[in-house]
Amino acid sequence: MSGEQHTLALDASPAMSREALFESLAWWEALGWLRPLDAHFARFLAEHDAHAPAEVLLAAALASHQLGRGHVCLTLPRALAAPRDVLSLPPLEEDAPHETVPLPDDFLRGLDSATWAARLAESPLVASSGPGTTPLVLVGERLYLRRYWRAEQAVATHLGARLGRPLPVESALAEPLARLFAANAASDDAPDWQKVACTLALRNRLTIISGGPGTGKTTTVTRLLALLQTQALAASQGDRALRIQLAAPTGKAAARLSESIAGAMSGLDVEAGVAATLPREALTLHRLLGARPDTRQFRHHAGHPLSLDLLVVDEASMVDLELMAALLEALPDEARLILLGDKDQLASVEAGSVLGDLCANALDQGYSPAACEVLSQLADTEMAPDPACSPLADHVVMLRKSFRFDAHSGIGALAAATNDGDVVAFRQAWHAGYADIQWLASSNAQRDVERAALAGYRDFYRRLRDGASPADVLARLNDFQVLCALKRGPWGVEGLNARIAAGLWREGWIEDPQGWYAGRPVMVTRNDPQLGLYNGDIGIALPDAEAGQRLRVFFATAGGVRAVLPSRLDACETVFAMTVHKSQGSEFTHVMFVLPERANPILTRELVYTGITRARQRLTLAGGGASVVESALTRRVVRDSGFAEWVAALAWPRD
Ligand SMILES: Nc1ncnc2c1ncn2[C@@H]1O[C@H](COP(=O)(O)OP(=O)(O)OP(=O)(O)O)[C@@H](O)[C@H]1O
Repeated sequence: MSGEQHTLALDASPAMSREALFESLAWWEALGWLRPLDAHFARFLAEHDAHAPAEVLLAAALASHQLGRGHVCLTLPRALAAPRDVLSLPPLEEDAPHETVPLPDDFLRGLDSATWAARLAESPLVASSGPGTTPLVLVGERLYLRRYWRAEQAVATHLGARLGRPLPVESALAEPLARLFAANAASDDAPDWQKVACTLALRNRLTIISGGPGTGKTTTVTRLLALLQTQALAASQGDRALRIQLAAPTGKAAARLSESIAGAMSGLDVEAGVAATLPREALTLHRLLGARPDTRQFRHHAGHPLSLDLLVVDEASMVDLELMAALLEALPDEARLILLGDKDQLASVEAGSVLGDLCANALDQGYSPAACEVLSQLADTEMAPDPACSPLADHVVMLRKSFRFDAHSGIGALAAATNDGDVVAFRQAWHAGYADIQWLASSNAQRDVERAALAGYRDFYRRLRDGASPADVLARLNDFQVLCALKRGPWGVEGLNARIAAGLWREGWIEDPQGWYAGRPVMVTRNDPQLGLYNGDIGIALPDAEAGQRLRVFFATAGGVRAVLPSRLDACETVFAMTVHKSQGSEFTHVMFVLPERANPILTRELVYTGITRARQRLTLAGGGASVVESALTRRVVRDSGFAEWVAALAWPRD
C-alpha cells in the first residue's frame, strides 16, 4: 500500500484501475477517512461484478460514505467539484500522510459528471430508478443505495398524499378556538401564529409546526388536540373519541413531551369529558412502531398499520429519512400527522433532513386563498393570500415568538443572532451585559474549562453523597451539562469526560474514574427494546439499597425509576460531556458549551444554535475564541437528497 506504487498505477492510465482503487480505499479506511463499511461495500460489489469499472465502485463507496455524513445520496457534480469534501478530509496542511496517500481528486481528475453518470447507467449494479433489485439507483446525477432511494420515495409518496384535499371543519369550532386562544390576545405576537397553526391543522392530514425553544409548540398542539377531540365527540355523540398518540424520537424527548403536555393540559379550558380523552404519555417512535431485537423491521408496517387516528411527533428534526419512511408506511392513510420541531436545529444523526426540507421555503410564502378564508372565518385572522404558494404552504406554520427567552435573555439573543448568521449581532449580545450568558476565555482555557465543569457538577455530587434517592438524583441530572462540538481531542467529549472524571476522583466525589463507579452518568447508544431502553436515554450508576448496595444503573422511564445491571448495558458511554448532536431533544438548566480552539468544518450555524438552545437558564461558552464562532456562523449544513428537490417542485394539480 505504498504511495510510490500508487502513483505508478495512476500515471499508467487516465482511466482508474480497480487495483489502484482498492489500494486507495484501504488507505482511506486506515486513515479513518472512510468507514470500513464503505470500503467493504465497494469490494462486495466488485465480487458480484468482475467487470465493474473502478469509477462505479468508487461512486458506490462514496455514496455509502455520504450516508455516514447525513447525505441521502452522492451528488456527482458536487463530488467532482470538491472531491476532498466528500471524504470530509481535514485541512491538508495538518495532514502529514497526504503526500504519499492518493486523494479522491487523483481518481476523479478528468472525469465529468455526464461521463460518470453514463458509466454508472451502463453498469448492471445500477438502475435508473423504478423497481428493481440493483444495489444502486441513479436518478439524474444523484446516486443512491437502493434502500435509501426507496425510503425517499416512500416519504415523498406518503407525505404527498397528505397534501391538499382539506378536511371539513365545523364552524362550531370557532367559539372554542376563540376561547382557547383568548389569552394570547394579550401578547404582542401578531398575527397569533399559534392560533394560525391550530386553525390550519384542523383542516389538514399533515401539519408541521416549527419553532424555537419555548415558542409554544406543545401549548398549541394540546389546544389543537382538545379541539379535534371536541369535534369528534360531538360528531359521534360522545361515542367515539379520536385515538391519539404522542411520540418522539428518543426516550428523553418522549419524557419531556409527556411532561410539557401535562403542563399544557393543566391550564386548558375544555370540558372535563374532552380533557379525559387526551393522551398524557408519549412513546419513543421505536416503541410505537414495535422495534424488534436484531432486525430493522418493525412490528407495524403497511400490512399491519398502527391503530390510531392522530399522531403527534415531537422533535421531528431528529427523525431520519428511514425512520420517517417506516413511520409513514405504518400510519393509516386517514390518520392525521402533526410534526413538531425546530427547523433550525441540527438534522438527524442518520441520513436525511426531512423536517428542514419541508420547512425550507415556509418563511417566504403565505397561505393559499382557501386557507386564508378559513383563517378569517374561523379564527378571525386576516392574512393576505398567496395564490402562488406551494401546496405544502398551508401545512407549515412557524411559531416565531419565544415565551421562554424574553428581551432580557442573552441565550435568546445569541440564538437569534446565530440563526441569522449575524456575526455583529452575536458579538453585540456578548457585550450587552446579559446576566444569563458567560464566555470563558482566558490564557489557560483548558484548565479553566475543567475547573468550570467541576464547579458545575459539584452540587450534584454533594446531593449524591448526602444520600439522595435515585429518583431525586435522576431529577437533578438536567441541572448542569457540558456539551462539546467535537468527539475527539482535548476539546472533545472523549478528552473532557476523562478529565472531568479524573477531577471528580481527585476531589473525592467518585471512587474510581474508570469502569463502573457510583456516580457515573451514562447515555445509552443503541436501542434495546428488550431492556426497554433507547438510544439517548440517560441513567446514572448508584448503589442499590434493594440489592445489598450493589451497583445498578438507574433510569427515569415512563413507568417510574428502573434499575439495570451494569453488565446488561453493552452500548453506553459516559456523559459528563456529550456532543451537541447527542444533546438534541434534551434541555438543561445550565449548559457549558465547549468549542474547539481552532475553526473546524464540523462547526456549523445549526450546531452552534442547537448547543446554545439546550440551555434553559444559563449558558457558559468555553474554549474557542470569537473567530471560531464567527466562522461557524457562516457555515450551513447542506444535506444532499432528492427530497428537497421534490419539496421545491411541488405544484397544485391542474384542473
Ligand atoms: N401564547 C402564550 N402566551 C404566554 N405563554 C405561553 C404562550 N404559549 C406558550 N406559553 C408558555 O411558554 C412556555 C413554553 O411553551 P411550550 O412548552 O408550549 O413551548 P415549546 O415550543 O413546546 O417548548 P420546547 O422548546 O420546550 O419544546 C410554557 O411555559 C407555556 O406555558
